[in-house]
Amino acid sequence: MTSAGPEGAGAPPVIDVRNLTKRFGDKLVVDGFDMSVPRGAIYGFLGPNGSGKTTTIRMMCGLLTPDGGTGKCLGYDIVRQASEIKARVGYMTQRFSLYEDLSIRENLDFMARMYRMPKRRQRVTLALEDLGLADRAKQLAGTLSGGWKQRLALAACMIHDPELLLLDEPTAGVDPKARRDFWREIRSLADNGVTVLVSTHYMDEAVQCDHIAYIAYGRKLIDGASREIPSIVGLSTFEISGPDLRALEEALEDAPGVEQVARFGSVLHASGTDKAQLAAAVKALDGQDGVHVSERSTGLEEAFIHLMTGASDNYAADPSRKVPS
Ligand SMILES: Nc1ncnc2c1ncn2[C@@H]1O[C@H](COP(=O)(O)OP(=O)(O)OP(=O)(O)O)[C@@H](O)[C@H]1O
Repeated sequence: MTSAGPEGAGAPPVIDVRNLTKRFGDKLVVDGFDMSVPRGAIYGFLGPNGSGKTTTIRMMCGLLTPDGGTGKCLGYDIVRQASEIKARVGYMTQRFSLYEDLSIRENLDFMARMYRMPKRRQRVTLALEDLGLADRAKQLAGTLSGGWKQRLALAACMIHDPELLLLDEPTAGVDPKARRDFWREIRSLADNGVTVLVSTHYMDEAVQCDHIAYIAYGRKLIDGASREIPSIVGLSTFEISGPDLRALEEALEDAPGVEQVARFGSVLHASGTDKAQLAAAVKALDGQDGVHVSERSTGLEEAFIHLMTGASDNYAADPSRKVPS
């Protein structure tokens, strides 16, 4: 890998695509997609099921040919030089991309062969040592715990030192400690210049990303640094505490201006896009039976809940996406 260090101001983007379009049959799946991704970024793609996240990511990385649009990835043209890009991309799919009936070493060796790695044996041995699995090299991958399978899958898709890593809901079904360890590893790869694109439905994956793109019906609706997402979404938030949170939650859910209520430990966060209406609703409760209300800044969590609850499943028929015959 040619490490250019973490995201740097002024450096050319690793991915720069314009007006990407893709149809499957008469269905417009990706519609005029533009994006620029800096080197070393961890870019999260959020959106409902079937909204076009995977299709978009695959086009940006030369894994799928767009019907329209242009762009570069890692300095190569996404249409004409797709094979150059593919050789520099690691792809970890939703299900562990492992052969359960092959040993740990055989799994790593298989990937090294696929990428025609020079000094394959040496590379695999090094990966086993890095993983801390050298003494278990002959163990079948299928017998590993979920967390270890995930670490092995990551090591396998990084065996050829790719500059770009694609992750599809990478920590689905993995326990919290393994998730934390996994994200620490991803952060360290990004710090060394690997650019990471993550497609996810999960809040705890989204909060690990330093950039977020929100996609619905094949269109990018929001794109920005994670810290800017709450203000882009335009939500206001109040914190409410009191002796009976359940009753408060029920009262707030029906109040005008309150678009969502979420519990954070021993307090509630009520959020909405019409600040005046929201403030009137929560302030009406302030001071009643030990209830205390204060304004707070909207976090990525609230913004995420707002985005994901506002959007329905995009697999549902949407006549507006049909291409006229
Ligand atoms: N090879 C294909 N042939 C036909 N239709 C496809 C193909 N791949 C994807 N689609 C359709 O394109 C739409 C977008 O799919 P895509 O997998 O990109 O969405 P997604 O946002 O990644 O969904 P999910 O979150 O469920 O993985 C869906 O309606 C899907 O059924």
